[in-house]
Amino acid sequence: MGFPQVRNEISEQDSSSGGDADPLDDARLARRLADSAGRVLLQLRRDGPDLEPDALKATGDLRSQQHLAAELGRHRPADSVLSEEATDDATRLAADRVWIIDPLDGTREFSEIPREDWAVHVALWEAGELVAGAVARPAMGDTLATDEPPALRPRAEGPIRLAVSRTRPPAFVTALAERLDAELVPMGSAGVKATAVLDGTVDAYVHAGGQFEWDSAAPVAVARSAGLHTSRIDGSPLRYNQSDPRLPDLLICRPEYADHLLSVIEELTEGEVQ
Ligand SMILES: Nc1ncnc2c1ncn2[C@@H]1O[C@H](COP(=O)(O)O)[C@@H](OP(=O)(O)O)[C@H]1O
Ligand SMILES: [Mg+2]
Repeated sequence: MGFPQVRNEISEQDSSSGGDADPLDDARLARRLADSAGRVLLQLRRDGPDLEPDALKATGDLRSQQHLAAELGRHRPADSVLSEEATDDATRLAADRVWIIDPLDGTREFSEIPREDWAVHVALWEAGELVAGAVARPAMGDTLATDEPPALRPRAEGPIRLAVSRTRPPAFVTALAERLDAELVPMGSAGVKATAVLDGTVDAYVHAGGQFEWDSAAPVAVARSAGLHTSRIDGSPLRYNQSDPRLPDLLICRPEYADHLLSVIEELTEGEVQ
């Protein structure tokens, strides 16, 4: 598309052991990958503000995917990858370690300069569990990752606040808000909504109606590391590296709200949400 290529490789000082082992542990690598992909995306926004939104979305998805795939290939060549922007490789189902990545979450918001509610997700699943994760919020200038679990900040005063998709809010969340006397806070990106719970600006992120493993893996890893509740909206566990990567709903919330939210959601969704 005629943009200068940005050099954002993770430096050799960070990555090269000069020997066998890579000195970056998985969580630090996740942070650095999300950070560096975020820089690629910020540079693209600086270089291409005149691009049509669809071209900005497509180029952002592509550039970030290329960057993450190259860096994972360099640092963790033996690991599998499940990405929103790559063909699914079924060999991941027999792998012990699978990186689950969303190179650009909140793609729509990324294309709406100067919106800040978009993210890069990098998570590692190992032997049945999410073991590391990073959510970069490049336009906000930070990255939250499991190498240094973020503190759960005190909640803002006032009514319960629920983060919800600004473009695809699930119908039952409006009923949930009425029932709880809660305020809905629409924003883009699953990663931004999940980390808004950590920031204390909302109390919960509730979603239903469709999503994929890459939308929630890194946000859930980071949220768990800070002590948040994470589950499907029926309270069952979120499972990753499944043959079908659809993972259509989730609840991420401050732990003290989990039981109440789950019981009200159950009442409201009886027989409706699968
Ligand atoms: N009903 C649905 N079906 C499939 N994906 C959905 C969805 N609702 C939200 N998502 C995905 O979840 C992410 C956050 O969405 P939202 O900002 O609306 O909350 C987006 O990821 P991408 O931007 O990576 O595509 C979006 O595509
Ligand atoms: Mg996504």
